[in-house]
Amino acid sequence: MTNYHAEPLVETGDAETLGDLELAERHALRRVAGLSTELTDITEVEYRQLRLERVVLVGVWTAGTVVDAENSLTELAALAETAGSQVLEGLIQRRSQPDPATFIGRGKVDEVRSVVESTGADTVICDGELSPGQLRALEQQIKVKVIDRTALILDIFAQHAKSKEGKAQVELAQLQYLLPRLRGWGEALSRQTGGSGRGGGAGGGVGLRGPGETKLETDRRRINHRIAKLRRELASMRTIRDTKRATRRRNEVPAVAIAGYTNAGKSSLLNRITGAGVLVEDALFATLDTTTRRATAGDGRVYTLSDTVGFVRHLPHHLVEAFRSTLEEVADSDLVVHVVDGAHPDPDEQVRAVREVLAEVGADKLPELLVVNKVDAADEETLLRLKREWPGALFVSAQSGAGIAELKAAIEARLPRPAVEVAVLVPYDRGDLVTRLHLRGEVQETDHQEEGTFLRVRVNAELAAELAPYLVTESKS
Ligand SMILES: Nc1nc2c(ncn2[C@@H]2O[C@H](COP(=O)(O)OP(=O)(O)OP(=O)(O)O)[C@@H](O)[C@H]2O)c(=O)[nH]1
Ligand SMILES: [Mg+2]
Repeated sequence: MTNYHAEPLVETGDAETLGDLELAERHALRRVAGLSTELTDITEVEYRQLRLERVVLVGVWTAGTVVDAENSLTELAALAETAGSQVLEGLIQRRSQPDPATFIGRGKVDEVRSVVESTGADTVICDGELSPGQLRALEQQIKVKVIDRTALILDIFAQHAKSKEGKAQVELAQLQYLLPRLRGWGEALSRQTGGSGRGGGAGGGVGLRGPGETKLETDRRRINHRIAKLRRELASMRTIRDTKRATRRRNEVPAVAIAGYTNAGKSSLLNRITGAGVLVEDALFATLDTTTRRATAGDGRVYTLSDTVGFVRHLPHHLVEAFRSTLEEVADSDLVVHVVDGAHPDPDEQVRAVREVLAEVGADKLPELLVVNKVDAADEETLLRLKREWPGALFVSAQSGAGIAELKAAIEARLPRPAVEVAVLVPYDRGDLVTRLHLRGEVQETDHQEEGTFLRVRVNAELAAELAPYLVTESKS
């Protein structure tokens, strides 16, 4: 995927904010440099031309600096490419707020339309969540398909969902997004079928529906049924998940969740630490399903490490809701390893966005280990700044392996410690028990004596009960 380095838009510099701008400047529609997809080889071009949508991106810059505005549009471009589109042009308009009727200023709609015509685009993607009315108004005036950031993210999730649960979660979010937007769609459909009369119509009321019912109402009802069905299915899948989690809890295997912004390198880190072989891609939202792998600490204790769905700014609310059960796995872990891409233009913003979602699912109370990844690709100056900003963070590279040993040690040091310390003498025919003590307990001392293996070990209550027959008094050691 292309790396975007959007050139500064204006000469006035990075610190420029909306308040300083002249009115004329403010209403200008500016082109963001470097925002078109670079296809690297000809086979890619041939392959992609078959299926790519050709898109123009449109953003409204309301607050912050020009760099913030460009980062947001650059991310939208990356999202669009991930969805399989070719980005032709990126445009930003400065406004104090989006136009309630048309998102960008009414006067600018024609300009966008001419850019669409001259580039041959077939889709416009707006950087935000637009109202159904805004989308419809823009479509009518620009004459091509108009979608918003939310629909784009939903589309990527739909393309990437693999598990049954993941697919159901995405479909639920998509239908919930669609439902209030059905009006335009329904109108389009009834136009298509040439239907002018709307049968029982909205004012029809009880008893007048049925044969005269509009297409729109049938669609709406069908979608509501489907939503109810998906909710039921997800609820039962959730029960299975909860049972699994309860088993893990009973065994008191510590759980570590890797969370972070999309493309930060979460899967790469899981692979580095556990050799898991999880898909790694320079694409947004490569991972949607949680993968849990077993990891072994230096002292032989076992814990689980889970890779999770990545976060993004303005993650659609319906998606957070739909993925709640997946995200709650994070909330139920003992430690969150929060991965940040140190080579990203704005790591601070990534951290903010991730913490926002973590708080939404109740995972903000957990111990967090901040890990800045991709130090091999990040520039020195940024790294120095981040080290000052986050003195507790670890700096690693999943790619080169730098800092990984320290990361493992830091994770292990933060695993919850088993509660009870005991001294036992385990007979040699109970080798299985000794093995389990090494996996589940924290062995402090071990000595092969005549009658069996002596161990001083920290264990959970359940293991302690099992060890009762072998307890020895400390004087024996
Ligand atoms: N230079 C560099 N690239 C890295 C490093 N770690 C990961 N990457 C690259 O970053 C991209 C994303 O890596 P992933 O591990 O898929 O990231 P992720 O956080 O799992 O992403 P999603 O699942 O899409 O949210 C891939 O192209 C990796 O090769 C690193 O330490 N250095
Ligand atoms: Mg991943």
